[in-house]
Amino acid sequence: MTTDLGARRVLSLLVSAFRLTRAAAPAGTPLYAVLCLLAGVVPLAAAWCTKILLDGLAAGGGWATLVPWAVALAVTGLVSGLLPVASEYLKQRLDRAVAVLTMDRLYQAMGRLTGLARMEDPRFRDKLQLAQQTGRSGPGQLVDDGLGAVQAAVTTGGFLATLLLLDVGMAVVVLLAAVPALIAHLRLSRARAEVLWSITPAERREVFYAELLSSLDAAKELRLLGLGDLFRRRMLVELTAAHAVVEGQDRRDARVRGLLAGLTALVSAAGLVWSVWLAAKGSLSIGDVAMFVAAVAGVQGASQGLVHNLASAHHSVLLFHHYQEIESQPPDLPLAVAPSAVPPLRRGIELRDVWFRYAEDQPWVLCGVNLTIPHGRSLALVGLNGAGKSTIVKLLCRFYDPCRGAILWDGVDLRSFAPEDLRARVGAVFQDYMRYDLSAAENIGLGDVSSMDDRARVVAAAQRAGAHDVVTALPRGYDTLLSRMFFDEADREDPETGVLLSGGQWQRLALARAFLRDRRDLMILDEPSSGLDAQAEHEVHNSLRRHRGEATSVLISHRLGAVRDAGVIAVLTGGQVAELGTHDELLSLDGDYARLFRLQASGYDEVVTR
Ligand SMILES: Nc1ncnc2c1ncn2[C@@H]1O[C@H](COP(=O)(O)OP(=O)(O)OP(=O)(O)O)[C@@H](O)[C@H]1O
Repeated sequence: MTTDLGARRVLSLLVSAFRLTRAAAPAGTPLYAVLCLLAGVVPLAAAWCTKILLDGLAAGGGWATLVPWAVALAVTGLVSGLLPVASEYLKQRLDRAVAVLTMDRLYQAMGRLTGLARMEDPRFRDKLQLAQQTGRSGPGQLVDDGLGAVQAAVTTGGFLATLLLLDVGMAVVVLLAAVPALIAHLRLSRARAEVLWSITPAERREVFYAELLSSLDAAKELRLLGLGDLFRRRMLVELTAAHAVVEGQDRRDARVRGLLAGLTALVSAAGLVWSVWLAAKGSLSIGDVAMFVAAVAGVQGASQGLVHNLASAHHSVLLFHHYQEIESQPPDLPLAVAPSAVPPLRRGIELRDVWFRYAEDQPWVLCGVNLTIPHGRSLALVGLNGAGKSTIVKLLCRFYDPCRGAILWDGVDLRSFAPEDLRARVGAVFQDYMRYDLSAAENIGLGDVSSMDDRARVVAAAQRAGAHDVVTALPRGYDTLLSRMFFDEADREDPETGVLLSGGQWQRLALARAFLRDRRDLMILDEPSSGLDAQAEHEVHNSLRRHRGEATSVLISHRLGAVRDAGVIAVLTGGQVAELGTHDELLSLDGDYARLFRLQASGYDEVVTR
């Protein structure tokens, strides 16, 4: 990550932020810009009114000539009082509109990621996190900073032009007081931005340890292994390391700012004495002196505002840059220009010489897999941990494309389909299935959103997965919230609001979710019964056997007893299909499958015969 984007990129980001804000609030954005410009002009108008009024008074001007200027001064006072209120209100509205649009665009962009590879890239995840954090307010903040800088520039430019009209020397004095301070502050803000970037890794690690210490998932291990002290110490090391770097920058800031404040006060005082001397000589009027005092204060205030806006814009630009990168990213899988419709599966799915690895610097997981999943039959994938079984499942869902070779759906390469069309024909239970903090019915209904409200289908799916009894025993049956999160204050005190399920009970719900989708052409079950008790596992596999008659399915299980009825069993070893056949064929082959099956069976035999 860098703090240097180049002037062109910064400019294009500023323009994009303005466009985005304009799109979010077509009327509010120009109105806000006008208010900002007005806020830049008002101090100038007030100073001019004061000068004319004082000069008029000094010259003994009459009531009729002075009153309009007094009224004008009063109006500038009123406007400068009301402007911040109106601007703030408008700004808040603008921010809300921008937040809705940016979040919508960000998550639409995320929706265009149809694969998994980019989601797994740590650099992408870093950017995504920053984009999520700043997407809501980033563009609005950038526009605000830009307009603030314009406002400050208008005030400064106006005062300088006025002084030039009155006395060139005074204009030079005011410039002398402001410019070095402006340059120094800009340098300081740049240095601060660099310091803040340099400590982000430490801050991330600190947040990681802090989250670990308060994580429910980690709580058991942390307590049992006594890791709390270790992680707390590590968190504090990161925190103090980041603080030490910031402290150094704070000291540099304080030194330079102190010096500049002294210098500015000195130049202003000298200028004031000089202008009073000129007024005493008669070269300047009282109004000119008042204008000078207002100009010094105005330019100093505006240049400080300018520094603040530029520093903040610098920071906002960097963050908006990440948002833009995520928002404008291309799809992560090559998409067919004219995707073919996915026909109902008739013959089967063929993996033809499929090679795959997760990244170029990682080892091959699949090295030329040839395998057919015939239509209407079940294929079981068997192999040791890390053999590549789940990887095949992910390729079948087209979360990745093979590096070499192809996967064919009735002879058509999966790459010629739109991923969402393909997935509409697939149902799956993944090894790392989701547990949604939603009701039991919704946890099942998500399997087929169009049937989510069809309670009869939801119940039937739950019955097939052995989840019906679990759900009906819950305080509110299918409408019980499966979470300890509360959604509103009324829920907080209600002990029946949320319920936590056991691992196996959650797995039954995940299965039910997949069963709701069983009208699909391919059903994938990756370790669907790993967390189930023996009784439930037996029932689930009976149910699977009964229902898979006409369905094409892929089943992964380490419990070989559960796969023995599969139409065909493939044993994966060394990234290839080492053995293929029915249970009986593989037993008579006497290879790895037979060895593993006997090993598992002997475990049970020993217990039974003991
Ligand atoms: N997202 C990933 N990025 C990089 N490597 C991965 C990723 N997922 C899996 N792998 C690697 O690919 C190999 C195969 O993993 P896979 O999950 O397919 O094995 P598996 O046969 O399903 O194992 P298990 O029986 O333990 O579930 C492993 O070496 C694993 O480390």
